[in-house]
Amino acid sequence: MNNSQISFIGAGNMATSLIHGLLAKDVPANNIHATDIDTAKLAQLSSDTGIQTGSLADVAAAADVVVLAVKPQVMESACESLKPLLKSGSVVISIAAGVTLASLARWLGDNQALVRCMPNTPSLVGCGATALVANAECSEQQKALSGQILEAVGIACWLQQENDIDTVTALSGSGPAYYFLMMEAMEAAAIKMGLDADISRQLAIQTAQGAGKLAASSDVPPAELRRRVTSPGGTTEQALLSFDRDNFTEIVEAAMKAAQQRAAELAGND
Ligand SMILES: NC(=O)C1=CN([C@@H]2O[C@H](COP(=O)(O)OP(=O)(O)OC[C@H]3O[C@@H](n4cnc5c(N)ncnc54)[C@H](O)[C@@H]3O)[C@@H](O)[C@H]2O)C=CC1
Ligand SMILES: O=C(O)[C@@H]1CCC=N1
Repeated sequence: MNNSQISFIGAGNMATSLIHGLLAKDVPANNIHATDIDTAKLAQLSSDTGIQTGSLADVAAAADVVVLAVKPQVMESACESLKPLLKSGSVVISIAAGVTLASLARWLGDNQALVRCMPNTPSLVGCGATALVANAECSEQQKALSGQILEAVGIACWLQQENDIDTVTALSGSGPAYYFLMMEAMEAAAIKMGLDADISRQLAIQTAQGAGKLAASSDVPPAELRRRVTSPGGTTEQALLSFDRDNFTEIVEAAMKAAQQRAAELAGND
């Protein structure tokens, strides 16, 4: 991976998370390129990171791997501009929600090696969660390289079926926002109950981090870790009974189905 040139088309939130994550894993800044129609954003990224920035033609010409990191709604026009500039033998990785391999092949050419993936913003701190799927044009070497790039910033799982990526989008792609919402709600409730605002935020965030680390490092499932917090007749039990009365599980399922449905709608808009 460290000998490959990686170019990002679109330098927004998700691309920036991936770029910082790659730099933290010692991918040389000289091997990372980015372009964006927002030149101020691009200049800021260049000064923050030292990566190479330039026009679409500059970054496409350099690339062994092109990461398409624009919004789904502008993907078609970005691909049309990119197509004549792609270096032979390059692989294109799309991170866009709801943009299918079939649409990408229609816009970039049937012979183009393509990977579709769904990363998430914790890639910024090396804790990303990504699922990937490749088309038949993608060689084993190109698949391995794509996997290495995403593994550098977290975990990466290959999917058997492309359709599953909409579920992944609802789970881990959008998922960080659900945990942030939980932190916000816990912080707000503690403040309402009279706790100092700074202390409320610190404790809410540290608790989320602690629960995540414990779940990731434990050989028992989250349900068992939950049981270990819940003393019979104690405080947690009352909180969990309250969640249950308010249909917490169903609320989460409905929210994830709404995200999955939106991913499918975006695919329909291709
Ligand atoms: N934000 C997230 O948590 C995640 C986002 N994604 C996907 O990543 C993609 C980007 O999302 P964000 O980074 O959140 O959006 P963003 O809006 O922060 O970034 C998109 C960037 O693309 C630029 N852009 C627009 N048209 C362009 C063009 N023709 N050429 C070059 N640059 C262009 C915009 O100026 C902007 O900086 C989306 O397709 C989204 O589905 C995937 C996983 C997680
Ligand atoms: O909200 C979105 O559409 C993107 C895809 C997953 C996370 N952010």
